[in-house]
Amino acid sequence: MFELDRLAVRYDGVEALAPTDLSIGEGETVVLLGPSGSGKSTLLRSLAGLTPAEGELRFEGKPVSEWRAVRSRLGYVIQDGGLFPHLTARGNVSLMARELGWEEARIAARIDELAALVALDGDQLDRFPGELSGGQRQRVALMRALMLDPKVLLLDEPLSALDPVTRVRLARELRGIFARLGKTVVIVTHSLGEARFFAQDGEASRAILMRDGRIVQQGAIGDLVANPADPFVAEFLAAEDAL
Ligand SMILES: Nc1ncnc2c1ncn2[C@@H]1O[C@H](COP(=O)(O)OP(=O)(O)OP(=O)(O)O)[C@@H](O)[C@H]1O
Repeated sequence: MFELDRLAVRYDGVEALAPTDLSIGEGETVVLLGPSGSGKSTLLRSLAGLTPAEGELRFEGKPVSEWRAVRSRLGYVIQDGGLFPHLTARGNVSLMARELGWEEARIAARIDELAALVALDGDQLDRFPGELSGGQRQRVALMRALMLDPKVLLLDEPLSALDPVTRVRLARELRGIFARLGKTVVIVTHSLGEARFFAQDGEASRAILMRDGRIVQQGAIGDLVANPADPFVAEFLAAEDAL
């Protein structure tokens, strides 16, 4: 589904993503792990075609320069939600569907379905992002990413601002959706527990551990824990497990 051929991102001399080869298959769940500043968000943004990068990036064989039609098939949740402040939650969620000419009844039905999924009510949906809590904004951002039922979901710490009960419930729902609908998912997380939950050892899931803009090790989470490639991987995974 995604093919990266020496894809690299550089900001003013800082190598945010070193030349990286990576292939992500349809229906796969990939969890990106690594310390702060290791390039996880940069890689995710690159997959969304939103970062000027060197090297090659293809989605279903198409180079990123020909992606106009691809964007609506990617659901992307950025770290702080990235909601438009001047639109209500409902306005944010429905923006793309309106642009694509969906009928109001279809939009309303889809919003009801997603609101039930993320446990937001009508009153909350009529508020502006600034009038919602961080966790509520995160759930609106998830609704927006799921609205068009995209084939691919790119999620940057989508559950980080949620209370534990909502987080577990939503994580279960999302994992069910990913599996049921065969979504391709790339998810950034700081939590090893979350990584384990989404990338349970199996053929269709993988964890990628990054450091200094490079992929240090990838594979099943169980393998990373059992056979760390170097002391950094062992230390990172142990530290993640300690809290
Ligand atoms: N727009 C930018 N301009 C300059 N440097 C940037 C920019 N975005 C990211 N960087 C740098 O690129 C590197 C990788 O950042 P990135 O956000 O990808 O890390 P991350 O692993 O997602 O971190 P975190 O877990 O803290 O979100 C960091 O050194 C960061 O400071």
